Amino acid sequence: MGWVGAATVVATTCFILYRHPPASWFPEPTAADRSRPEPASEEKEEKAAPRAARDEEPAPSITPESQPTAPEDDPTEESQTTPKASASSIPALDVPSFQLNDGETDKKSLVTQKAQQDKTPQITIPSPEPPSTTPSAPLNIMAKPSPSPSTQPPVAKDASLMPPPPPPSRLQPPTLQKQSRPQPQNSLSPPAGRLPPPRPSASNTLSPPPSAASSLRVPQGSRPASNMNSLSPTPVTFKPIKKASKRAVLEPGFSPLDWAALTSNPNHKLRGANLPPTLIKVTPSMLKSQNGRKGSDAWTSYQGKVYNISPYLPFHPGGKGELLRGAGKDSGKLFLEIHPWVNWDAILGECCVGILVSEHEAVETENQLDAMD
Ligand code: HEM
Repeated sequence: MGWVGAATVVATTCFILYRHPPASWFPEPTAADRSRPEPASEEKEEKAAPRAARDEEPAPSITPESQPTAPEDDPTEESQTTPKASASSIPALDVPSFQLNDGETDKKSLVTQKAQQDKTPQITIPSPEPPSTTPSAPLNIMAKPSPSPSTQPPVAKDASLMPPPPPPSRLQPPTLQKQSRPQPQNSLSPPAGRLPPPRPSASNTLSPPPSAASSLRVPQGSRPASNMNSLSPTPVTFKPIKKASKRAVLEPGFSPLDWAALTSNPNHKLRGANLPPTLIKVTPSMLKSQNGRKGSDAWTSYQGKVYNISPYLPFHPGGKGELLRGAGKDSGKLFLEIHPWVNWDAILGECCVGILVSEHEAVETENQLDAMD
């Protein structure tokens, strides 16, 4: 039993000492210890902590890592040192990804964490970085091309870089154009001289309601002629009316074919009664007397020849009255004004009476005939 009692006493003392160790057993918990355990903890953390843990760590920032590391290294007094080590280690993890991505932009973190960055080349951080850089690289690329309108976040990140400004310049102009629209309206004179001319076109292209108006305007460009046509129809209607009015209705048996059949027979004496078979000389006085009045035949002259138009009066498509307008005088002017395409001689060849001569010529011929007798 003595052995048992001694064992229990030893056990209890050991347990008590384990539970409540004397302060003398931990003589150096001061700054020296603090500095020493930090690098050890950092190295352990870097080696032990996987990439996933790194990705998770940056968000919680410094405090969360210090707590888990502290119990592992030293459960008691090192809790104060651990937060510092964890704080330094966390940015170290974030830094490598930022360095490869933006390089210049993350100089802040580089300055604060130079020591940790020196460690990064040893670690295989560059390999994890490429995936992280891929998202950041497109950001830079997008900032350079800039034509994409949704580059505002990258532009803000790359504000230090020059390429971003050009895109905002393009993006801003539309906003300025929109602003410029109200401006010229408000202040018509000064801005309208410069901006309005080029920009209204772009604004028109963008604005849907103007497009509808433009759609209506385009036909208008072609419709002025239609408007002109709207005025023209009246004259168009006049022409057929004139033709209808001028055109005479011929009685049965007085068609052009009937006239052709009549002229084909020489026995009809279309030149007139009491006339020699040969052509005669017609003086203007004689022509004037043959005007179709008082039972006389109507004569008319055309290109120096005299024709008896009396037989043709019922066959004239323009009517008797129109044809009689040239009776007893020259009809050349009226004939050519109305229907110059008509072949006069082909229609009235058999109606030719003689040739038109002057009064003196007729007198001289008579004197010559008298002298011969
Ligand atoms: C005083 C002289 C004459 C006058 C004022 C006159 C007037 C007219 C008029 C108004 C018409 C209707 C035109 C139309 O429908 O578009 C007409 C048609 C016609 N006249 Fe005369 N005319 C004259 C002499 C003559 C003579 C001498 C001949 C025969 C040689 C002639 C043969 C015709 C013919 C064939 C037509 C029908 C033309 C067609 O249908 O296209 N006219 N004339």
